Amino acid sequence: MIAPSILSADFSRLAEELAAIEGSDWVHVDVMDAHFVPNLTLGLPIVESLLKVTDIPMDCHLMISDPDRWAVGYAQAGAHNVTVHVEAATDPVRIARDLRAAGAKAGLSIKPGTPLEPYLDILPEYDTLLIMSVEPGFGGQSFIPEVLDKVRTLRGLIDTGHLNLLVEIDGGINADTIEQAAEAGVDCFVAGSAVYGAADPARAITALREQARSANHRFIPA
Ligand SMILES: O=C(CO)[C@@H](O)[C@H](O)COP(=O)(O)O
Repeated sequence: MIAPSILSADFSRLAEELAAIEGSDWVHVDVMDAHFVPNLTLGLPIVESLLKVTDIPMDCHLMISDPDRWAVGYAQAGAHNVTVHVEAATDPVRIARDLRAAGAKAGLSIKPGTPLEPYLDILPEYDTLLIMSVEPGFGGQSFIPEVLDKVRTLRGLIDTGHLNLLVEIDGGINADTIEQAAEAGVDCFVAGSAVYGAADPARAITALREQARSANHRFIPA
């Protein structure tokens, strides 16, 4: 699955930018608060407007402080998957249950330097685990390959039936990096500049999807 990140889109024409990725598996919406991360993007009112102009399942990545307060609103608005950061959440189990009760998939994200092991016990509460492969905050950064160890750990737990969730990766995913991420066991690839920086975003999505598919036969189609 490919999830283009609208962080790399033209914010003055977001409806058209969504139309340009029609056929994408998900659209990744980066919500940043200039507090949890040093950048400011958009919030719930804009997400509500975007949900009216696209049928692409929306993957809202909340890079915000106090997700315990704000996350469920994105689920109630109709987001398909709502992801909170484990570093910001006070009660991640409660958040996951609230998200699922509101009809969304529950996503948890971890920054590159955050270990996975302390959170393995709560992962059954979640549908997706978003491994950050750059420091959250900005598009166009270089991929951090060391995070693939976390992907391999997760893939091992999933393949042996100990966990059941979708492994997503975000940051620096492009034609040069997607195959190593796919080989490690990623299911869903967030790509910002590799899609919106391309002359033809739809073709870029197709090309990335094919690369991931050929690198990993377990790759899950939409
Ligand atoms: O969440 C983030 C950054 O914090 C990402 O979604 C980036 O926006 C991905 O952009 P590229 O690294 O693919 O350009």
